[in-house]
Amino acid sequence: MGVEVSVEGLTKSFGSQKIWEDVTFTLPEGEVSALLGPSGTGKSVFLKSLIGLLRPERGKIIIDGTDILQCTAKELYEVRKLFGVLFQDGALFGSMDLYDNVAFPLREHTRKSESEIRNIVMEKLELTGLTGAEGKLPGEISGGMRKRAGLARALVLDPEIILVDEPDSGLDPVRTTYLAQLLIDINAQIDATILIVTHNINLARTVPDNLGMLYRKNLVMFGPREVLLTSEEPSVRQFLRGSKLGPIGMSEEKDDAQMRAEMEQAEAGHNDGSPGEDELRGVPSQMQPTPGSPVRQGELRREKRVSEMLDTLPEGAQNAIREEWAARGHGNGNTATAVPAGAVAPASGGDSASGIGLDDHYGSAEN
Ligand SMILES: Nc1ncnc2c1ncn2[C@@H]1O[C@H](COP(=O)(O)OP(=O)(O)OP(=O)(O)O)[C@@H](O)[C@H]1O
Repeated sequence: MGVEVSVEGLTKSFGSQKIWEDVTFTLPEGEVSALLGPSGTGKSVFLKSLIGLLRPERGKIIIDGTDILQCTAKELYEVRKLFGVLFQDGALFGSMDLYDNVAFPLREHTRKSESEIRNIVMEKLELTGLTGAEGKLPGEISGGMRKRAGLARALVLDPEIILVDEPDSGLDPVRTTYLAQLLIDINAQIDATILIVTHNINLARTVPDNLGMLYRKNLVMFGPREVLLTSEEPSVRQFLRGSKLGPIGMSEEKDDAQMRAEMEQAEAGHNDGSPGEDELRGVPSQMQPTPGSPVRQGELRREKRVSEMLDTLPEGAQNAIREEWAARGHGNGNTATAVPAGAVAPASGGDSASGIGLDDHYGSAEN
């Protein structure tokens, strides 16, 4: 089962440039969380801090009971083994074929025989739709395949925490949905704690259990996804709509004069191309595991956890949560009445039916 990751009062600067300060939140064990935020707000710096590649100057990062900012190098090495990380470009070794790339962590960190390694590598390549592509070099395949190969490699050591940096970068919307589905299915299968950093609003609205947003060097909010998705906080609304209108400017923050000028342009009829104020409002149904997958244990734990805090949430979030539970036949926190997650999932391969699959052509690993 995935482990809880708890961050307390975390502050990171590079020289005099403060990236974020006093960041506090908990990634609940085995749940899927996503972190949003305008470019440059330090989302990647945050992921790198979680795995100990960067060192915040203040605060705690407690992973499975160990504060990685205080522990010994040996303890940090052990904690790092809990992680599987999918970097934006897959971070594959260019001179190794996909098989050797995926086998690499097993050869480096375990004493498994080559035949054991082969079984694991082929299983993960199959899981990520890459069977048949094991002999290809990263330079010979598409960005989508590189991402899936990076995911296959992130999974070989059975991680308890999976960090995913911008899963949609370089992918078309259909492949982004397939990759998101893969993450949800993996969560159902291995119950890992997952944190996704993304700009993709559709993914953020439909995939995670919990959502947070970094802005102005702070964590604006973090909690059950319904809280952020029903928030009236101007920076959150602006970000969700992808609108020019609001406090977020080209380089993070804009001044009052620019905000006023843009409001006047909008009132005079200028269209910035973003959806209307009422579009992208509300909470869409959450992506479910592919039918036939195990029930997501993280979802069941979340239902219990959220039901215990429900009264403390803003009213809009409470209503959205109750509506979703009612629509799915879940009891108020009564996990015994939960329907199998797969039972409410969209039909398997629904997108494939219209022609685009995980692979460009059915049966081919190319895309
Ligand atoms: N090693 C480093 N040394 C100095 N500054 C850095 C370092 N790494 C990142 N930064 C700075 O930290 C800030 C946040 O960068 P980061 O890549 O984390 O942003 P981000 O939110 O992930 O952005 P994007 O969404 O565009 O990927 C940037 O100003 C960047 O220049």
